[in-house]
Amino acid sequence: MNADALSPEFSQWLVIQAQAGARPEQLIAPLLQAGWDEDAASTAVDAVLRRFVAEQGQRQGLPPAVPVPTPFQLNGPSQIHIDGQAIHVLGSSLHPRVVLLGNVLSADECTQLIATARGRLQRSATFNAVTGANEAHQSRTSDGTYLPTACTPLVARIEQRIADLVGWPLEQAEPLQVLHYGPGAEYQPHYDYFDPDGPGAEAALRHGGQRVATLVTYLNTPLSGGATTFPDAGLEFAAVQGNAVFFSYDRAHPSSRTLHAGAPVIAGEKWVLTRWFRERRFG
Ligand SMILES: O=C(O)CCC(=O)C(=O)O
Ligand SMILES: [Fe+2]
Repeated sequence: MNADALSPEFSQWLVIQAQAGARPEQLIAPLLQAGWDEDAASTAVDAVLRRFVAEQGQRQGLPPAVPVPTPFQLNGPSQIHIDGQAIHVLGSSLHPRVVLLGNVLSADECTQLIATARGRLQRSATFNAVTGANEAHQSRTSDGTYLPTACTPLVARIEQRIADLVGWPLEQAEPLQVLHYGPGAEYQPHYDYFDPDGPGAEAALRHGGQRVATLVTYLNTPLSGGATTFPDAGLEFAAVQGNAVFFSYDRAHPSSRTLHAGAPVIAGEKWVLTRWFRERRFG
């Protein structure tokens, strides 16, 4: 069913009603009265509203929306069993799309990952959208390292667990990255997608296309500070060992509201494991 199944006048009525807050059953009621069955009516209304959203986006000069992982339904199960691990769905927000998870990794797995990463740490770099280079910058004062794909049996197992959890193919992700923040270290507000207008974007996008989602898993619990914040949404998530924050962004644009930061560590240290998901196979 495409959006042209309904007359332009009725389509316009639908958009106005939806903007005024009408409920789905109110939108399909006229079609049911005209003899449509419920599935066909819902599909037709959905197509009209989606087309409207896409056209609005184009008018505002937004980049096109792309498919993203959509792993967790609203008011769905609060526990997901994957790889022998009972993972908790603790909370979520729709816009930005953020899901807080618990028990993604066991304490023992966190400790092992820190041990694997510890000897390989280097000062973290940020992607310079002007030059396309990866450079150290005061906005990101952590140390970090990429863990090569399947470099240990535990890394391979966690890669697969994350793919199953998020419902996104294993190959459509960058290698896992471990970050270490000492006292005072932070990652100032940024987007994880590559700025499509930056001259350096082309090189970054060549390998797997745009980033579409992120999973940040906390490998320890800092004594104080080190939360992950979403300043545009006024959200803050405490860094708690084994918990993870998932967020997705279907447009490489601030309208995703996925501006986020690793707030300064106030006391102690902070370790995280980051997985960035791509549109296509990475590499
Ligand atoms: O450390 C955090 O809380 C956030 C990390 C982050 O934003 C990233 O790795 O892209
Ligand atoms: Fe980030």
